[in-house]
Amino acid sequence: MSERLLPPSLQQVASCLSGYDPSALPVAQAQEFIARFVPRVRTVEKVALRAALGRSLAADVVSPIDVPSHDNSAMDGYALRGAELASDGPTRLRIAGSGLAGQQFAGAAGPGECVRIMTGAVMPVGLDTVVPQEFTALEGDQVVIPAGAVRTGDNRRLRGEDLALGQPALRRGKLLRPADLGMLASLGQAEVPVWRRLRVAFFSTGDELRSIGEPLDAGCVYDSNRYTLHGMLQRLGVELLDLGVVRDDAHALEAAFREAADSADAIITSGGVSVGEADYTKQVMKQLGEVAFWKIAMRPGRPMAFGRISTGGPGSKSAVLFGLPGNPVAVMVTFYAFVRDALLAMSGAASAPLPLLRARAVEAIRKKPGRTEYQRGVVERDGTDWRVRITGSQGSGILRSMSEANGLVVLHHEQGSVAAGDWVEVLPFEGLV
Ligand SMILES: Nc1nc2c(c(=O)[nH]1)N[C@H]1C(S)=C(S)[C@@H](COP(=O)(O)OP(=O)(O)OC[C@H]3O[C@@H](n4cnc5c(N)ncnc54)[C@H](O)[C@@H]3O)O[C@H]1N2
Ligand code: MOO
Repeated sequence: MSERLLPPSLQQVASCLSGYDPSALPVAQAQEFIARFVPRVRTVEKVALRAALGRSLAADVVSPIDVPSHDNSAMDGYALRGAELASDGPTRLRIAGSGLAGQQFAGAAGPGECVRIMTGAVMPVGLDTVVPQEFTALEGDQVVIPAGAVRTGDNRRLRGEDLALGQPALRRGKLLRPADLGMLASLGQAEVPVWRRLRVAFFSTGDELRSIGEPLDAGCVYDSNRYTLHGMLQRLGVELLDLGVVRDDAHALEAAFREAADSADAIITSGGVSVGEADYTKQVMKQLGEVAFWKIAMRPGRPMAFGRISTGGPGSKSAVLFGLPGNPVAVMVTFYAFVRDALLAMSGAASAPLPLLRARAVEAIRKKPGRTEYQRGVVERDGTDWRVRITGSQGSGILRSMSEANGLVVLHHEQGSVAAGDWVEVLPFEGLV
């Protein structure tokens, strides 16, 4: 893609990080490395408001109007002058007319008068307060308001109190959510400038993998990583290119990597990044680009490849590469620890770290300081607090532990073992997985 930025080289980025050790890289350092290395998309698209959901805003949106555009009532009731409210007894006001939502009372309310008003209707000139109708009694053409029912300025919404003309409504990089679509609609914006969608190619590697529909030969497993990756990527709102299962064969791998680099901004693979013998993946990755093989101080997800590969030849195109470990839980954990934020940054989204929940560990958890551990857990309400229990066996091939969980217990780099009842941090899956 001609628009792709020429990013810094792996060596340039590595030289900026102190104590960089690819054989025992702390999670935070790998995250920092990736954040510095990945390029951002630069093409802006104008899309219809509804199509902007989940996209990153490419320019600040400044409010072209006051919202609301006039002072209006927040209640169905009677608009009055606060200065006329008696403090020592009921106030009696004559009803001079009425105003409905979207309309303005055409007349004028004189001294001792009020106007029947509906929620959203424009405040009549000179009136500054609304008393809800349920606080009042009607006596002929008079409204009786008990002392203390309202104070001056109550139940009136001011012009521009949501957004004032010229005020920045949304900042560039905002990942647009339903509330943002509503806000843009309240400004009358039919179209929104967003960054183009990131294109992400992904495939699984390994001779032992079978696709759904194929017989499960002896010693084989069904390819599950492509399905979890598909789900996680789809939730990020990127454009997907599923390249299937690629055999442990140098030519097949090279063809898959070239195809991916030709059409995508980022490539995600699973498997073939450890020290196994049939690992042509590492060899082909090295051959096609600038790739670092990391051992990250984390569990699961220790081996990982990261870098950039190119199609080569004239007009060579390149893509960022995440070579995730093959174990199914390790794929998900490395995706959330590294890939998610990197793809969002590449998509033009402003950085927004995920919030962690504090919960009490139901049972003791063994943990070695010097690596980050992600355990699968179920967070439940515990009075006014939260508690978390681990979902059984934590092997990185046990996908069930992920499926049963509703969050990841994050045991930080320096942290040691946890006793039952200790506070731990949990990354909830809701909205994430
Ligand atoms: N001597 C060492 N052995 C291993 C190390 C190590 O440091 N030294 N690291 C272990 C860790 S940790 C992991 S994680 C794995 C990662 O290895 P690879 O990335 O090379 O992955 P594979 O060997 O291809 O597969 C590992 C495992 O996962 C299964 N798998 C792979 N792809 C899929 C898929 N798409 N769907 C379902 N299951 C998949 C595969 O069958 C293997 O069982 O290496 C350890 N070994
Ligand atoms: O990366 Mo591995 O996850 O610990 O099996």
